[in-house]
Amino acid sequence: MITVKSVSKKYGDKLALDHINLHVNEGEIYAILGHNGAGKTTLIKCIMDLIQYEGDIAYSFDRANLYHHISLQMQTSVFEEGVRVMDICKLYKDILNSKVNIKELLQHFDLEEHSKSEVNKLSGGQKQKLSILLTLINEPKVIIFDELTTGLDVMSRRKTWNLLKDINKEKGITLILTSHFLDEVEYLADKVIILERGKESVSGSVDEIIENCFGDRKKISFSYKSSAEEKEDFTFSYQIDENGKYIVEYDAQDESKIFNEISQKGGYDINMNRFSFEDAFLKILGYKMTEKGEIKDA
Ligand SMILES: Nc1ncnc2c1ncn2[C@@H]1O[C@H](COP(=O)(O)OP(=O)(O)OP(=O)(O)O)[C@@H](O)[C@H]1O
Repeated sequence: MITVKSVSKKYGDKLALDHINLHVNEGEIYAILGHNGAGKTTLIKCIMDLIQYEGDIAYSFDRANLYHHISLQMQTSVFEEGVRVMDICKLYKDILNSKVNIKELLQHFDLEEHSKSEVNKLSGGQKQKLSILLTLINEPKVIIFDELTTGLDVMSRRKTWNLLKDINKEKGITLILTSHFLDEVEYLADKVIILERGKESVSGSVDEIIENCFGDRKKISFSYKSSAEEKEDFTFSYQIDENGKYIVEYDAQDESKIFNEISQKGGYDINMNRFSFEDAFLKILGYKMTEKGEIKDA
Protein backbone atom coordinates (compact mmCIF):
# COMPACT_ATOMS: atom_id res chain seq x y z
CA MET A 1 0.00 0.00 0.00
CA ILE A 2 2.86 2.38 0.86
CA THR A 3 6.48 1.61 -0.03
CA VAL A 4 9.27 3.82 1.26
CA LYS A 5 12.45 3.26 -0.74
CA SER A 6 15.78 4.53 0.51
CA VAL A 7 14.36 7.77 1.89
CA SER A 8 16.82 10.25 3.40
CA LYS A 9 16.19 13.71 4.80
CA LYS A 10 18.65 16.41 5.85
CA TYR A 11 17.79 19.56 7.79
CA GLY A 12 20.81 21.71 6.90
CA ASP A 13 23.77 19.52 7.88
CA LYS A 14 21.68 17.33 10.17
CA LEU A 15 20.81 13.92 8.71
CA ALA A 16 17.36 13.21 10.20
CA LEU A 17 16.63 10.12 8.05
CA ASP A 18 19.25 7.85 6.52
CA HIS A 19 18.13 5.53 3.68
CA ILE A 20 14.94 4.27 5.28
CA ASN A 21 13.01 1.41 3.63
CA LEU A 22 9.62 0.07 4.67
CA HIS A 23 6.51 -1.46 3.20
CA VAL A 24 3.05 -1.08 4.69
CA ASN A 25 0.47 -3.62 3.48
CA GLU A 26 -3.24 -2.89 3.21
CA GLY A 27 -5.09 -3.55 6.47
CA GLU A 28 -1.94 -3.56 8.60
CA ILE A 29 -1.10 -1.64 11.73
CA TYR A 30 2.46 -0.43 11.21
CA ALA A 31 4.41 1.20 14.03
CA ILE A 32 7.38 3.55 13.81
CA LEU A 33 9.18 3.37 17.13
CA GLY A 34 12.05 5.41 18.47
CA HIS A 35 12.94 7.83 21.21
CA ASN A 36 12.98 11.62 21.01
CA GLY A 37 14.61 12.93 17.87
CA ALA A 38 14.90 9.49 16.21
CA GLY A 39 13.18 10.76 13.04
CA LYS A 40 9.62 9.45 13.43
CA THR A 41 7.78 12.70 12.66
CA THR A 42 10.17 13.46 9.81
CA LEU A 43 9.35 10.07 8.24
CA ILE A 44 5.61 10.79 8.60
CA LYS A 45 6.10 14.18 6.95
CA CYS A 46 7.87 12.47 4.04
CA ILE A 47 5.05 9.93 3.68
CA MET A 48 2.55 12.82 3.68
CA ASP A 49 4.67 14.68 1.10
CA LEU A 50 4.87 17.67 3.43
CA ILE A 51 8.65 18.07 3.08
CA GLN A 52 11.21 17.40 0.37
CA TYR A 53 13.35 14.28 0.70
CA GLU A 54 15.69 12.04 -1.25
CA GLY A 55 14.55 8.56 -2.31
CA ASP A 56 11.09 7.46 -3.36
CA ILE A 57 7.72 6.74 -1.80
CA ALA A 58 5.17 4.73 -3.82
CA TYR A 59 1.46 4.54 -2.99
CA SER A 60 -1.11 2.02 -4.19
CA PHE A 61 -3.48 4.94 -4.78
CA ASP A 62 -3.35 8.12 -6.80
CA ARG A 63 -0.63 10.36 -5.37
CA ALA A 64 -2.50 13.48 -6.51
CA ASN A 65 -5.26 12.62 -4.02
CA LEU A 66 -2.93 11.81 -1.15
CA TYR A 67 -4.84 13.88 1.39
CA HIS A 68 -8.08 12.25 0.45
CA HIS A 69 -6.69 8.77 1.03
CA ILE A 70 -4.49 9.42 4.07
CA SER A 71 -5.67 11.17 7.24
CA LEU A 72 -3.04 12.55 9.56
CA GLN A 73 -3.44 13.21 13.23
CA MET A 74 -0.48 15.17 14.54
CA GLN A 75 0.82 15.23 18.11
CA THR A 76 -1.30 18.14 19.29
CA SER A 77 -4.79 18.95 18.11
CA VAL A 78 -5.55 22.62 18.66
CA PHE A 79 -9.17 23.74 18.47
CA GLU A 80 -10.38 27.33 18.31
CA GLU A 81 -11.85 28.78 21.51
CA GLY A 82 -15.65 28.38 21.71
CA VAL A 83 -15.98 25.90 18.83
CA ARG A 84 -18.50 23.09 19.48
CA VAL A 85 -18.10 19.39 18.73
CA MET A 86 -20.82 19.33 16.05
CA ASP A 87 -19.48 22.53 14.41
CA ILE A 88 -15.98 21.13 14.02
CA CYS A 89 -17.35 17.83 12.63
CA LYS A 90 -19.50 19.69 10.09
CA LEU A 91 -16.61 21.93 9.14
CA TYR A 92 -14.41 18.91 8.41
CA LYS A 93 -17.25 17.27 6.48
CA ASP A 94 -17.73 20.38 4.30
CA ILE A 95 -14.03 20.98 3.68
CA LEU A 96 -13.47 17.33 2.79
CA ASN A 97 -16.66 17.13 0.77
CA SER A 98 -17.55 13.98 2.68
CA LYS A 99 -20.82 12.06 2.77
CA VAL A 100 -20.10 10.43 6.11
CA ASN A 101 -22.91 10.30 8.72
CA ILE A 102 -21.64 12.49 11.57
CA LYS A 103 -24.38 11.41 13.98
CA GLU A 104 -23.41 7.76 13.55
CA LEU A 105 -19.75 8.57 14.09
CA LEU A 106 -20.53 10.54 17.26
CA GLN A 107 -22.61 7.61 18.52
CA HIS A 108 -19.82 5.17 17.72
CA PHE A 109 -17.37 7.23 19.78
CA ASP A 110 -19.84 7.82 22.65
CA LEU A 111 -19.72 11.54 21.93
CA GLU A 112 -23.31 12.15 20.84
CA GLU A 113 -24.37 13.67 24.14
CA HIS A 114 -21.45 16.09 23.85
CA SER A 115 -22.28 17.23 20.32
CA LYS A 116 -23.20 20.72 21.56
CA SER A 117 -20.32 20.95 24.06
CA GLU A 118 -17.40 23.28 23.48
CA VAL A 119 -14.42 21.21 22.36
CA ASN A 120 -12.04 22.88 24.82
CA LYS A 121 -14.31 21.89 27.70
CA LEU A 122 -14.16 18.17 26.89
CA SER A 123 -11.99 15.90 29.04
CA GLY A 124 -8.59 14.81 27.68
CA GLY A 125 -9.97 11.38 26.74
CA GLN A 126 -13.01 12.88 24.98
CA LYS A 127 -10.83 15.29 23.03
CA GLN A 128 -8.68 12.36 22.01
CA LYS A 129 -11.75 10.49 20.77
CA LEU A 130 -12.87 13.54 18.84
CA SER A 131 -9.51 13.91 17.14
CA ILE A 132 -9.64 10.23 16.14
CA LEU A 133 -13.22 10.70 14.89
CA LEU A 134 -12.11 13.65 12.75
CA THR A 135 -9.56 11.46 10.95
CA LEU A 136 -12.42 9.24 9.79
CA ILE A 137 -14.52 11.96 8.16
CA ASN A 138 -12.84 11.73 4.77
CA GLU A 139 -13.25 7.92 4.84
CA PRO A 140 -9.52 7.39 4.36
CA LYS A 141 -7.68 4.24 3.33
CA VAL A 142 -4.84 5.04 5.74
CA ILE A 143 -4.67 6.97 9.00
CA ILE A 144 -1.40 8.13 10.50
CA PHE A 145 -1.33 8.83 14.23
CA ASP A 146 1.71 10.70 15.48
CA GLU A 147 2.27 9.86 19.17
CA LEU A 148 -1.43 9.58 19.76
CA THR A 149 -1.27 8.45 23.37
CA THR A 150 1.60 10.58 24.67
CA GLY A 151 0.37 12.44 27.77
CA LEU A 152 -2.65 10.17 28.38
CA ASP A 153 -3.12 8.20 31.59
CA VAL A 154 -2.99 4.39 31.53
CA MET A 155 -6.77 3.88 31.26
CA SER A 156 -7.17 6.40 28.45
CA ARG A 157 -4.26 4.85 26.59
CA ARG A 158 -5.89 1.39 26.80
CA LYS A 159 -9.23 2.77 25.59
CA THR A 160 -7.49 4.54 22.72
CA TRP A 161 -5.74 1.28 21.73
CA ASN A 162 -9.11 -0.48 21.56
CA LEU A 163 -10.57 2.28 19.43
CA LEU A 164 -7.68 1.95 17.01
CA LYS A 165 -8.09 -1.85 16.85
CA ASP A 166 -11.80 -1.34 16.09
CA ILE A 167 -11.10 1.14 13.33
CA ASN A 168 -8.55 -1.21 11.82
CA LYS A 169 -10.68 -4.38 12.06
CA GLU A 170 -14.19 -3.05 11.46
CA LYS A 171 -13.42 -0.47 8.82
CA GLY A 172 -10.36 -2.20 7.37
CA ILE A 173 -8.35 1.02 7.54
CA THR A 174 -4.57 0.72 7.45
CA LEU A 175 -2.95 2.46 10.41
CA ILE A 176 0.53 3.87 10.77
CA LEU A 177 1.51 5.07 14.21
CA THR A 178 4.56 6.56 15.81
CA SER A 179 5.17 5.77 19.43
CA HIS A 180 7.60 5.86 22.35
CA PHE A 181 5.75 3.04 24.05
CA LEU A 182 6.86 -0.57 23.70
CA ASP A 183 3.69 -2.03 25.24
CA GLU A 184 1.57 0.00 22.83
CA VAL A 185 3.51 -1.29 19.84
CA GLU A 186 3.40 -4.87 21.12
CA TYR A 187 -0.37 -4.66 21.63
CA LEU A 188 -1.29 -2.92 18.40
CA ALA A 189 1.27 -3.39 15.68
CA ASP A 190 1.53 -6.10 13.06
CA LYS A 191 4.86 -4.71 11.95
CA VAL A 192 7.34 -2.26 13.35
CA ILE A 193 10.42 -0.30 12.31
CA ILE A 194 12.69 0.94 15.09
CA LEU A 195 14.56 4.13 14.27
CA GLU A 196 17.75 5.18 16.00
CA ARG A 197 19.11 8.62 15.14
CA GLY A 198 17.51 8.49 11.70
CA LYS A 199 18.67 4.97 10.84
CA GLU A 200 16.71 1.71 10.75
CA SER A 201 17.80 -0.35 13.71
CA VAL A 202 15.40 -3.29 13.44
CA SER A 203 12.25 -4.02 11.47
CA GLY A 204 9.75 -6.83 11.00
CA SER A 205 6.70 -8.20 12.75
CA VAL A 206 6.68 -8.01 16.52
CA ASP A 207 6.64 -11.83 16.71
CA GLU A 208 9.50 -12.13 14.21
CA ILE A 209 11.64 -9.71 16.19
CA ILE A 210 11.02 -11.65 19.41
CA GLU A 211 11.62 -14.97 17.63
CA ASN A 212 14.85 -13.77 15.99
CA CYS A 213 16.07 -12.55 19.32
CA PHE A 214 15.24 -15.54 21.49
CA GLY A 215 14.48 -18.49 19.16
CA ASP A 216 13.76 -21.53 21.33
CA ARG A 217 14.65 -19.77 24.56
CA LYS A 218 11.92 -19.43 27.20
CA LYS A 219 11.61 -17.78 30.58
CA ILE A 220 10.26 -18.82 33.98
CA SER A 221 9.80 -16.57 36.98
CA PHE A 222 9.23 -17.81 40.52
CA SER A 223 9.44 -16.81 44.16
CA TYR A 224 11.78 -18.57 46.53
CA LYS A 225 12.25 -18.09 50.23
CA SER A 226 15.82 -18.87 51.05
CA SER A 227 18.71 -17.91 53.22
CA ALA A 228 21.75 -16.36 51.56
CA GLU A 229 23.58 -19.77 51.41
CA GLU A 230 20.64 -21.51 49.77
CA LYS A 231 20.61 -19.03 46.89
CA GLU A 232 23.34 -21.03 45.14
CA ASP A 233 21.15 -24.11 45.40
CA PHE A 234 20.02 -24.38 41.77
CA THR A 235 21.79 -26.21 38.95
CA PHE A 236 20.75 -23.55 36.43
CA SER A 237 21.71 -19.88 36.34
CA TYR A 238 19.16 -17.24 37.27
CA GLN A 239 18.74 -13.55 37.95
CA ILE A 240 16.76 -11.88 40.71
CA ASP A 241 14.66 -8.93 39.55
CA GLU A 242 13.83 -5.72 41.44
CA ASN A 243 10.80 -7.43 43.06
CA GLY A 244 12.90 -10.33 44.38
CA LYS A 245 11.51 -12.74 41.76
CA TYR A 246 13.86 -15.36 40.34
CA ILE A 247 14.09 -15.24 36.55
CA VAL A 248 15.44 -18.18 34.56
CA GLU A 249 16.06 -18.22 30.82
CA TYR A 250 16.35 -21.71 29.32
CA ASP A 251 16.12 -23.77 26.14
CA ALA A 252 12.62 -25.15 25.52
CA GLN A 253 13.97 -28.74 25.69
CA ASP A 254 15.07 -28.22 29.34
CA GLU A 255 11.67 -27.04 30.50
CA SER A 256 10.48 -30.07 32.50
CA LYS A 257 13.90 -30.52 34.19
CA ILE A 258 13.95 -26.89 35.33
CA PHE A 259 10.30 -26.86 36.36
CA ASN A 260 10.78 -30.02 38.48
CA GLU A 261 13.85 -28.63 40.18
CA ILE A 262 12.08 -25.39 41.10
CA SER A 263 9.07 -27.28 42.54
CA GLN A 264 11.23 -29.79 44.44
CA LYS A 265 13.30 -27.03 46.04
CA GLY A 266 10.22 -25.15 47.21
CA GLY A 267 9.86 -22.47 44.54
CA TYR A 268 6.34 -21.05 44.33
CA ASP A 269 4.31 -18.56 42.24
CA ILE A 270 5.91 -20.18 39.22
CA ASN A 271 5.06 -18.45 35.94
CA MET A 272 6.08 -19.47 32.46
CA ASN A 273 6.50 -16.22 30.55
CA ARG A 274 6.93 -15.65 26.86
CA PHE A 275 9.59 -13.14 25.99
CA SER A 276 8.03 -9.78 25.35
CA PHE A 277 8.82 -7.15 22.78
CA GLU A 278 10.36 -5.19 25.63
CA ASP A 279 12.78 -8.07 26.34
CA ALA A 280 13.80 -8.15 22.68
CA PHE A 281 14.15 -4.40 22.57
CA LEU A 282 16.34 -4.39 25.66
CA LYS A 283 18.49 -7.16 24.27
CA ILE A 284 18.94 -5.59 20.83
CA LEU A 285 19.31 -1.96 21.78
CA GLY A 286 20.07 -1.93 25.48
CA TYR A 287 17.25 0.48 26.25
CA LYS A 288 15.39 0.65 29.49
CA MET A 289 11.82 1.76 30.05
CA THR A 290 10.46 4.46 32.30
CA GLU A 291 7.70 3.67 34.81
CA LYS A 292 5.18 4.76 32.17
CA GLY A 293 6.50 2.17 29.71
CA GLU A 294 8.27 4.78 27.64
CA ILE A 295 11.70 4.02 26.21
CA LYS A 296 14.83 5.76 27.45
CA ASP A 297 18.55 5.19 27.04
CA ALA A 298 20.06 2.55 29.31
N1 LIG B 1 12.43 21.63 10.90
C1 LIG B 1 13.56 21.14 11.40
N2 LIG B 1 14.73 21.80 11.29
C2 LIG B 1 15.88 21.31 11.78
N3 LIG B 1 15.99 20.11 12.42
C3 LIG B 1 14.85 19.42 12.57
C4 LIG B 1 13.59 19.88 12.08
N4 LIG B 1 12.65 18.96 12.39
C5 LIG B 1 13.28 17.96 13.05
N5 LIG B 1 14.61 18.24 13.15
C6 LIG B 1 15.64 17.37 13.76
O1 LIG B 1 15.59 16.11 13.10
C7 LIG B 1 15.70 15.03 14.03
C8 LIG B 1 14.45 14.14 13.93
O2 LIG B 1 13.33 14.87 14.41
P1 LIG B 1 11.87 14.25 14.47
O3 LIG B 1 10.95 15.32 14.90
O4 LIG B 1 11.58 13.57 13.18
O5 LIG B 1 12.06 13.15 15.60
P2 LIG B 1 10.95 12.31 16.38
O6 LIG B 1 11.45 10.91 16.39
O7 LIG B 1 9.62 12.57 15.79
O8 LIG B 1 11.07 12.95 17.83
P3 LIG B 1 9.95 13.13 18.98
O9 LIG B 1 9.67 11.78 19.50
O10 LIG B 1 10.66 13.99 19.98
O11 LIG B 1 8.76 13.80 18.36
C9 LIG B 1 15.87 15.69 15.40
O12 LIG B 1 17.24 15.75 15.69
C10 LIG B 1 15.32 17.08 15.22
O13 LIG B 1 15.94 18.00 16.08
